[in-house]
Amino acid sequence: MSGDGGERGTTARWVEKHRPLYLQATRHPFICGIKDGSVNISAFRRWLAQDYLFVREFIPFIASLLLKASKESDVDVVLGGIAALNDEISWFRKEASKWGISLNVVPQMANLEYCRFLQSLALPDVNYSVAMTALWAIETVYHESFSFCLEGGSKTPDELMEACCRWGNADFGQYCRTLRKIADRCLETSSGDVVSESEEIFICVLNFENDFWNMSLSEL
Ligand SMILES: Cc1ncc(CN)c(N)n1
Repeated sequence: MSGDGGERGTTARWVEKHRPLYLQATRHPFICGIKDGSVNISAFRRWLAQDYLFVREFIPFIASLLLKASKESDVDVVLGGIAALNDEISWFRKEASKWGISLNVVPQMANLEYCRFLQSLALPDVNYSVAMTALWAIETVYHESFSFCLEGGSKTPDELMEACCRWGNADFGQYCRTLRKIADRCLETSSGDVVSESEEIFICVLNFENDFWNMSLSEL
């Protein structure tokens, strides 16, 4: 898996240490259902509308990272992430109209709680290493999940391929590896308290992502 490949930084050690949670988030039944073609399309529709709301909350979080980034190269990477989100929002609107889905939906509890978590991470006093760890983890779970649906032998339905390619493609994988390198570099020089807090945040992200997939599978 690309999430733990390459040189062994702190984040790779955490992926190893929390492997069951990591797999729960990246090999969720919702994703496995897309990969083997058994996914219930109403679950996909629910996910699409809810994820649009999530992505809208994700923008201020990334913007907060832009304010905290001091290295020019980090600023460029985060700016690239913001530009990609602009594209992502347009994609959700286009996809929703293709499927005849209203994006004017009520956020479900798992989504609300995840968005609240994002808002708390966007506060000015949240350490850059902690917030960068969160960004890496959030994006990596999507890349690991959707790239799994593109692997050889997958029976991913044609109409879901666009969604899988959006986060499963090689460029997005490269973006995730760049985020991982930044997070690892920051963590190397962080205090023990900040490293512990970042690990907690990584675990929180894995749990929130799992809850988000569960929400997509649940009828209400
Ligand atoms: C819940 C969730 N997690 C991550 C991503 C990827 N930006 C997303 N769109 N939605």
